[in-house]
Amino acid sequence: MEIFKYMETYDYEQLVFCQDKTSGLKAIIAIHDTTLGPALGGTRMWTYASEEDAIEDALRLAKGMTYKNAAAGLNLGGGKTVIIGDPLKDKNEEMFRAFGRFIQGLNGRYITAEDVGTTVADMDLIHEETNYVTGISPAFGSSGNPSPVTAYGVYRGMKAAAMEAFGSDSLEGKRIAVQGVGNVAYNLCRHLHEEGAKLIVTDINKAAVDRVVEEFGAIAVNTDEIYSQDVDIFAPCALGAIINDETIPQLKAKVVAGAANNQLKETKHGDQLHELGIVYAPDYVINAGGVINVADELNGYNRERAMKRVETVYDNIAKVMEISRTQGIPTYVAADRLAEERIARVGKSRSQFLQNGKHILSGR
Ligand SMILES: NC(=O)c1ccc[n+]([C@@H]2O[C@H](COP(=O)([O-])OP(=O)(O)OC[C@H]3O[C@@H](n4cnc5c(N)ncnc54)[C@H](O)[C@@H]3O)[C@@H](O)[C@H]2O)c1
Ligand SMILES: CC(C)C[C@H](N)C(=O)O
Repeated sequence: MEIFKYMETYDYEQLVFCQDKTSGLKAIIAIHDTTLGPALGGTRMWTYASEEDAIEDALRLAKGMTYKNAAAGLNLGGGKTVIIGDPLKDKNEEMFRAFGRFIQGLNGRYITAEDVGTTVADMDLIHEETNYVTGISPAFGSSGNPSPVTAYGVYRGMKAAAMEAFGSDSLEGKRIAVQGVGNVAYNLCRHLHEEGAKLIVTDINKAAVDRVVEEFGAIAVNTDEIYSQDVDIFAPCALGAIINDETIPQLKAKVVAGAANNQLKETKHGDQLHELGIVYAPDYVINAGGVINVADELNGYNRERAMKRVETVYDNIAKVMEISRTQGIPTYVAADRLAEERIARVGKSRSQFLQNGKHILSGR
């Protein structure tokens, strides 16, 4: 991988490699764009097949955060961290504290939070060393685990997508296939069950499947059977790149709307969904609830204010659908335009608001 060439092509600002021998920390912080403000994005801990895979994941996820934060109307740029390691075996206190010191060294250019493989307890350890971390324990006046809020945003966004596809945003009686029933999707299933949707679920973790079967009457299927279910909505809530050449021909759903980041393997797959008349709720617009919630901490967390803002996920999905419909473009293109236009518009005047060369949030 030619790193500088890649960074130049997609306009990345900074890539930071962090190593600490004592704790075994190997982390990569990717900062994509800070036009709108400091880069906010979670920390993923994962066992990558190669260092190149880890770098690529950090870069792709960081760019996603730039677009997510911009489209959500936040005054924040995009960044992400990956820690190379097994979240079940390789974590220790020193690791997250060492990582916290690396974040502190960036002096507010990057603020972290949870992502796949990291928890509130990990964020609390990072907080021992730096203030540039969100999603820490409510005991610190913070917002805690973002997953239930992400789930609520996905639920609201799914309703907006249903409105586009079915002419009504009611999910009562709708058949919904959910791929991965972890932290976000468990809570999503709860909202869907409460509204009277029929759930078909899969996960590689049997205990996670059993929980939603028992609590919400979901029907369990094998992992490779989830795409071809006879459903109204397919909700990807596990991995990225699952809308691809193999899965698209299997889909019977009229809507794709779920929490997973980077759902489209390539942009051509977004074009194909559009051509097939499948309504795709762009991932970074529909799953913005968590970042909207943790971002509120930067102003002193207020749950009511944060949840009010999470409600806008419905409006943002509806806006994307309208742009797609009126301009005849795929929804992922419409979402990118929304985000890019805001970055260009706000970016032009933003220098007026800098205080002593620093964004106001970096003084937190
Ligand atoms: N947690 C958040 O607030 C948040 C916010 C925005 C986006 N997301 C994205 O949403 C997705 C889910 O996040 P999460 O926090 O619920 O993660 P999680 O790890 O709690 O849940 C993911 C689930 O997917 C399952 N899974 C993994 N591979 C699978 C496969 N091949 N088939 C079926 N199931 C599989 C896992 O066993 C797990 O239960 C991720 O892509 C994440 O990046 C999460
Ligand atoms: C800031 C976090 C809540 C980020 C979250 N993991 C996301 O992908 O949006």
